[in-house]
Amino acid sequence: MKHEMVFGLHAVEALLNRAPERIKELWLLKGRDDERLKVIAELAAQFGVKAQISARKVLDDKAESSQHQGVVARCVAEPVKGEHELDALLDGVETPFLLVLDGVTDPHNLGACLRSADAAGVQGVIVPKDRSVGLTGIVRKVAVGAAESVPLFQVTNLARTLRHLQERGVWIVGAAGEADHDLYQSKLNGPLAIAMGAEGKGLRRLTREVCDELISIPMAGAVSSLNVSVASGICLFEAVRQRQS
Ligand SMILES: C[S@@+](CC[C@H](N)C(=O)[O-])C[C@H]1O[C@@H](n2cnc3c(N)ncnc32)[C@H](O)[C@@H]1O
Repeated sequence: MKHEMVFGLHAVEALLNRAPERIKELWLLKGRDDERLKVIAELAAQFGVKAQISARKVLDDKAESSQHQGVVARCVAEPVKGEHELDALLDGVETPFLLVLDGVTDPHNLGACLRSADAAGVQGVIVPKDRSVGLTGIVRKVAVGAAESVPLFQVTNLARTLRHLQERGVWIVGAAGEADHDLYQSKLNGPLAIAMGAEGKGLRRLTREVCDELISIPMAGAVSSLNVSVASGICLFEAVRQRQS
């Protein structure tokens, strides 16, 4: 059975609340008098998860990072979700609202995108299996629990998945700085997938070609592009605004 490390206060708390049975070992930092750690210790006790109170070095080693905020859990890895699980999700939602990340490789960016996706009410995030970061400990930490609440679908062929979404009535909007059409002119209130490009290269040619529409976020200053997680947040919340009105 594959295991993975989850660390950070929000990420471990979310895991305890959603799937405590996945946690096999839990380490809490010795000597840290912190309300949030107490909440985690209480939740762990409630679910019968035994916490080990350990020195910082132990937690640093377990997490392979010092960014654990005093809590690290070793848990059973969830099976990777792919095309089948995405179809099952689509069967169960009335108006799909999805985020597509075409090759985001920085774990901080994926974590921040998941966080925004959760806040916007996105039902799933789709990434290509290759050339993308997966759900690492840092991703989960940065996502502050959203990696536990928003399903991530890792697909073999992104363009094919997008075409499949179109067949199921989903409108694909690609975000690209050079598009002439701007975000605020776009109609985002139906079944929707917003596709964002990778940090360096943006949307790949094939992905761009499949999109029903390309939109840009108007830029007033000297820089030519936004960070992908910032751009995702802007696009998602414009869609939220339109979907509510
Ligand atoms: C850091 S940018 C990539 C910049 C890259 N050089 C390019 O040509 O797209 C990462 C992604 O964020 C989104 N993005 C960033 N700024 C944007 C803007 N002004 N309008 C639309 N999308 C933007 C796009 O999806 C882009 O692919």
